[in-house]
Amino acid sequence: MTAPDGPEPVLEVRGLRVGFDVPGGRLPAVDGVDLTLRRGEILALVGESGSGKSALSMSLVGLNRGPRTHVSGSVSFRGRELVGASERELRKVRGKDVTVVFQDALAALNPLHRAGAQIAETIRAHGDVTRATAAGRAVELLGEVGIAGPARAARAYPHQLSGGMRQRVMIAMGLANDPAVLIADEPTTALDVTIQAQVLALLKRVQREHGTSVLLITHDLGVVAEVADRVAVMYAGRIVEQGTRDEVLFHPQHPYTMGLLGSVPPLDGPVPARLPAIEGSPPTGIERPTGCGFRPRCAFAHDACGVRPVLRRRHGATDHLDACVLTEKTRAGVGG
Ligand SMILES: Nc1ncnc2c1ncn2[C@@H]1O[C@H](COP(=O)(O)OP(=O)(O)OP(=O)(O)O)[C@@H](O)[C@H]1O
Repeated sequence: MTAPDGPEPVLEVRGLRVGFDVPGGRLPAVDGVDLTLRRGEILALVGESGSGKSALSMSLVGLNRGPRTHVSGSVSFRGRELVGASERELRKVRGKDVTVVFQDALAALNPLHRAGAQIAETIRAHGDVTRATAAGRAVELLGEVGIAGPARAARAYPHQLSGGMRQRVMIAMGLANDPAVLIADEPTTALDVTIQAQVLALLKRVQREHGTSVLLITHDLGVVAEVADRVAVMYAGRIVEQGTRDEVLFHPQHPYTMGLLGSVPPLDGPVPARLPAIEGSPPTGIERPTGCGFRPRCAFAHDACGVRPVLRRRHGATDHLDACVLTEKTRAGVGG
């Protein structure tokens, strides 16, 4: 468990906003996010599709820059500001200190280069090593991420590898320079259940053995339950709840988190034909509700929800924050 005064922060996000220019205005994909990733923890960022998880994670290392993308606020990696940093500075950080593993390994890997060569290139881009040393290290890394026959996998082209193998190649590449932070964006979504479990176990081992901090982006609460130390729940561009895995999963405070948990298939027993879903859908356009973004879908909506809520600590909880203006007592009165 991680207390607020636990391991030091490696990545501190403050007031982060990401807006995309779209026909008719600016879409607030990330709308003022504060988030702290501490050394050696796995922090899961969860939320429905479109809640802004990818926009947030990409903007951490300047991967979504462009004339129609507006990023403001602060992202500090061990005291170094990354928002507004030059492309040259960011390149030094990416692939070395803060690396990103994407969901779609096939799209992220270069189809024309062998897997081992791609890993070796990442090593050589950030360190003064010979080609032969980098190639040898690439094979070692493939072995470390659990590929049997790593030398053969190193010689393969991405399309010759299975989905699970490609995802491991991506993770090996992400680990090549022993990063402080690994950002994994839905790393197991495309994989079948057995391979998914193996990749999650791998992330856990990396965290334990290398002290790597992992920001794990997922919409899958089963994945969260499996590996996360802490959880941040995102809705319509904002963090609505954050805390240790057990606090968030077993004592959710925000009605959105409660709804998400209600939508999860039971761990034992038959899965119902239709899972209960949260009524309605998240806002996707440029217009956002005033005050709490979840208000239009919330069973407890109240006049008080018209003001923008801030994340605050629950009474008595050390590391559990939520952005619902209502207390448990009020909610019991309104919707209960
Ligand atoms: N380049 C872009 N231009 C315009 N709008 C975008 C762009 N990228 C993302 N968006 C919009 O920003 C919002 C947040 O998208 P984002 O991909 O970050 O959500 P997500 O939570 O990662 O969803 P998913 O789980 O489906 O990947 C969405 O409404 C999306 O349509």
